[in-house]
Amino acid sequence: MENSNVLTSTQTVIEDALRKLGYGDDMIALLKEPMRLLTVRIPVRMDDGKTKVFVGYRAQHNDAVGPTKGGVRFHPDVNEIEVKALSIWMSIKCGIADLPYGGGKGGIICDPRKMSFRELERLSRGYVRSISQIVGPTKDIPAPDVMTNSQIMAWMMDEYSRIREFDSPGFITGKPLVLGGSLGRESATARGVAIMIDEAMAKKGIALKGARVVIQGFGNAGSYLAKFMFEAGAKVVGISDVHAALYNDQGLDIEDLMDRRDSFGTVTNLFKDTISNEELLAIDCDVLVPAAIENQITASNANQIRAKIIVEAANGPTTLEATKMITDRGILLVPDVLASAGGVIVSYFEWVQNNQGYYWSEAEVDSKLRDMMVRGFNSVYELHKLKKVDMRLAAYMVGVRKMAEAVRLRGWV
Ligand SMILES: NC(=O)C1=CN([C@@H]2O[C@H](COP(=O)(O)OP(=O)(O)OC[C@H]3O[C@@H](n4cnc5c(N)ncnc54)[C@H](O)[C@@H]3O)[C@@H](O)[C@H]2O)C=CC1
Ligand SMILES: O=C(O)CCC(=O)C(=O)O
Repeated sequence: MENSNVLTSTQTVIEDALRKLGYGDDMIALLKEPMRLLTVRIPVRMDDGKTKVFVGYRAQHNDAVGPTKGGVRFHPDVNEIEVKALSIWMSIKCGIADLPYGGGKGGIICDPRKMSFRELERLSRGYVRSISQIVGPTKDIPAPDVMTNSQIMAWMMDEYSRIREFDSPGFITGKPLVLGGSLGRESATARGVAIMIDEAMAKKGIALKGARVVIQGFGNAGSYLAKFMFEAGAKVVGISDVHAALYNDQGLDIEDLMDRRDSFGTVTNLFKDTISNEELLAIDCDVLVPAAIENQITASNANQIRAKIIVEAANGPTTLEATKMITDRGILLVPDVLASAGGVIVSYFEWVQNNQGYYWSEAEVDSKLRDMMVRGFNSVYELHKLKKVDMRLAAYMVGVRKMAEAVRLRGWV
C-alpha cells in the first residue's frame, strides 16, 4: 500500500536528509516532529443565534533559526497530521530561501464556502484569541493559505492588536496594502512558481513561448500562475478546480476565466464541457503544475503523466512513491518546498517592511524575490546532481541544514 500520510512521508525524507548531512538520532528525533502543537476550540455565534464550536490548530516546528512562520488554512479536511506536516514543510521552505524563520502552520476545520462574511470574521477573531499566547511578530507569524485571504488577515491583525493594545502589523502577513501589506504578496506564490518554471525549462532546453502548461487548482496560486504563463506567451491548455477541469488544445482564455472565477477559485461550474481532474493530470504538456491540495500525483497515476517538467505550487501534491516513479522517468520535478516559496519570501519582505515602517516598490519586491528563488533553485539542483539524489531529497538537505546547525550551536542537541 502506498503511503499517503503526509507526516510520515515527510519524516522519511527529513530523516534521510539529516543522515546524509551527518546528523544522528537525537537531531532526527527533534526535527521529525513540531516542537509545539496547540489544539483550540473556538466558539462562534452563528447568524442564526446558535453557537457552533470549531476546532483549530497551530503547529510550530522549530524556532532555533528564528520565529516560526506559515499560513492558516480554512478547510473541512484540516487535521492534526496535515498541520504538523505543513509546519515541517514551512521550515524546509524557509531554510532553502535562507529566511530567518522556522516553520509554522495553522488551520481550522470549517467550510468557509458555507459561512457568511460576519461568521468568518467571528471565527478568524476567535482563532487569534485562542492562539494569542504562542504567536506574535517575534514568535510565530501567520499568513494566508487555502481558503484564507487578505480580509481574514486584516481581521486577525486587528484582533491581535486589540489584545496587545498596540498596532501590530508585523503579527501577520498577506494583509491588504492599506494595513501594511506588501506590494506583490498576493501573486507572490505564483510569481515564484513562474520563476521556477523558467529555471526548469532552461535546464530542459524548452522555450516558454508556445509551451503547453497545465495547472491543477485555480485559486490564489493557480490562477495568478495561469495569468503569468498566458502573459509570457505559454499556452495554458488545462486548468481545474475542486469540481472539474477545463481543456482546450489551442489554449484557454485565461483573462476570461480570471474574471469569472469566484473568491474560492471555482470556475468550472460555469461550463458544460469539462473533463475530470484525473484526466487533466494526464494531458500531454511541457509543464504540469499541481496548485491545489495534497496527494494528487500518486503511484496509481504517475505513469500516465506526460509532462516533461512538474513544478509543485501546492504543498505535498506528490507522494514519495510517485516522486520516485517520476524521477526514474526523467521528468524534472521541482518540489513544493522550493517551488512554492515565493509566498513566504514576500511575506518575509512584508514583515521586514512592517518592522522598518518603510515600504518598497513592486519592482524591488519582484527583483529580490527572483534573486532568492533562483539562488534556491541553483543550490537544490547542484546538490541533486552532485549527490545523485532526487530533487526532493536535495531540497530537504539544503532546507534543513541551517536549522540543524542552529539547533546544535544553541546546544539543544
Ligand atoms: N496562498 C499561498 O500563499 C500559498 C499557497 N500554497 C499552496 O498552494 C496550494 C493552493 O493554495 P491557494 O491557491 O492559496 O488556495 P485557494 O484556496 O486559493 O485555491 C485552491 C484551489 O484548489 C482547488 N481544489 C481544492 N481541492 C481540490 C481537489 N481535490 N482537486 C482539484 N482542485 C482542488 C480549489 O477549487 C481552488 O481552485 C495549497 O497547497 C497551498 O498550501 C503554497 C504556498 C503559498
Ligand atoms: O506566507 C507565509 O508566511 C506562508 C505561506 C504558506 O503557508 C506556505 O508557503 O505554504
